Order: sequence, then C-alpha cells, then structure tokens
Amino acid sequence: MIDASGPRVLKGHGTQNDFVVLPDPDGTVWPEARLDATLVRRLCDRREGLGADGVLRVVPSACVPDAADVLGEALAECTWFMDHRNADGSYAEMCGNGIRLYLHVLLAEGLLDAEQARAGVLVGTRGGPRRVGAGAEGYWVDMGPARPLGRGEAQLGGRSYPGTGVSMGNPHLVCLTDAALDSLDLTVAPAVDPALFPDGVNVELVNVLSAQEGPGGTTAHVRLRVSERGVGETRSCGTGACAAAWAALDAGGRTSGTVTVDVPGGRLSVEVSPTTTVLTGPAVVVGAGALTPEWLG
Ligand SMILES: N[C@@H](CCC[C@H](N)C(=O)O)C(=O)O
Repeated sequence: MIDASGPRVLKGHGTQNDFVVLPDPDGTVWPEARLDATLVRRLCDRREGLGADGVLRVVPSACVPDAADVLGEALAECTWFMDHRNADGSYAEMCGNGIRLYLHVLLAEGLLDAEQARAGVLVGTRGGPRRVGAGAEGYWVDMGPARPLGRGEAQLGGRSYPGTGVSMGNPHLVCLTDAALDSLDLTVAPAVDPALFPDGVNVELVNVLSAQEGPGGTTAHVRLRVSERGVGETRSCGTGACAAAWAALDAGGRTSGTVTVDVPGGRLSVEVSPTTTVLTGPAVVVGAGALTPEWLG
C-alpha cells in the first residue's frame, strides 16, 4: 500500500485556473516555515508535483501572523483567510478564481453552511477583506472598485500594446487590441516598464467583441488571454477579467455595466459600477487525497 499519511490536499480550478488547496484548519499543518517558496514550486510543478497555477492555504485568519495588518478591524469578521501563492512561490494580494474555489472548499468540507454561503461571508486576503458567496449562477466575489494605475504598454513579439494599469488589489495591465489573440506567443511574459509596476504585473490582451446600451444598462462582451505575474500564461484570471471588464467599459466612456468575459478556460461574468466589481463564475474540486511522506521527503 502507498503510504499516504501526509497532509490532506485537494486539487481544483475556476475556469481552468487551477490550484492545489491545502486545508490547515488550525494553522499548524502548513506554517510559513514549512510551506516555503521551494515547496510551493514543487507542488505546482506539472511533472514533479501535483501541478497548478498556484496554492491556496485554507487557514483561519487568527492563525496568520500578519492578517491584522491587511484586514484591520475586519479581522474579527474574517474567520477564514485565503493565503494565496503563485506557482513561483510568491505571494499575491488577491485571486478572483482562487477565492471562488476557496468558498467552494469551505462549503464542501463543512466549514461553512449553505445558508452562510448564500448570504455571503467575508474572507481575508492579503489585498484586504472580500465578500464571497454562492448564487444560482455560481460563486460570486465582491472585489471592490477597480483602481486605475495610469497608462502603460506591453512589448510582445516585437510589437507594442498600449494599455491601462488597473489595480484589483493586485496589479494588472489591460491592453485592448484588435490583434488575433490566438496568434500571440505568450510562452514568454510580455515586457513592461518596471518603474510603473515595481512589484510586477499581470498582463491581459483583450478583444472587445461588443458593447451596447440596453433596457437593463450597458452590456459588453470581451475575450482575453493573460500572462500572470509569478505563473506565466494561465487559462483564466478572475482579477484580470475584472480589470479587463472595467477597462473595456472605461474605453467607451462608461463607468457601469455587465461584461461577459471569455477566457481560454471558460466564461466569467463581471458587474462593474463606480463603487464595486462583482465577479461570478464556477469552481470545481477535481480530487482529494494526501501527500506521501516519500514525496515530501
Ligand atoms: N489567477 C488569479 C490571480 C493570481 C495572482 C496573480 N498571478 C498575481 O500575482 O497578482 C485570479 O484569478 O485573479
């Protein structure tokens, strides 16, 4: 028999942005000293490890030493903290696909009941508290308002793509373009001005397919590909979808609307207003098991 007596581990995704999920219900299983950048990279490695775009540690906020710094007074309301790591081991402030999967895991593991999930709960993140809930259309997360960061450009394949910097808690450069997205080579990350993005940036290349006024307000439809900070190209990025939705509306002089965002891994929906951005989409747990002492070494 395989010795699978190591820590419990889950694998899941949101529109194919995939994560290794590490339950740590009392903060003793994966202290930072154990879950160092090397182990995160090994877990995310698609050959040596389980393979993923990132790691989500499911831990009570009370067990995260610096949670009070990022959550302030909301700490008391944030029972749970989404401790997100990119595949290269770096920390990210926010993850829109990850936090929907996080809520799904809390529900599936019995750490939250269905009524609480329907009403929405505050989850702690390094970008601050975020309200997340379960609805008829999937899981939703209120990201707060998009914050413009100024103009920038991405260099890719010998071409320059002008874009708008947008913070969704984490930094994005959204480049609206008519270029055929399928023809872009994102095996190498687009180059950006490091002075504008000293902590790195996620770059979205976006086609605006339509934008129109209707009886219910503005609706738009965009398609994107993304190169994520700390990962490379991924099949989806939730915060990137929010940033792209905001930028697509802003380019038409609009501040509100409902935007359908097609990503390589599926479809997301984003409600934008001047005061908030709500992302809705699916989350799936693929499997659950345990790490082996053999692999953990
Ligand atoms: N895929 C995520 C974003 C993950 C963090 C990002 N790579 C960063 O470093 O900011 C999402 O769904 O938002």
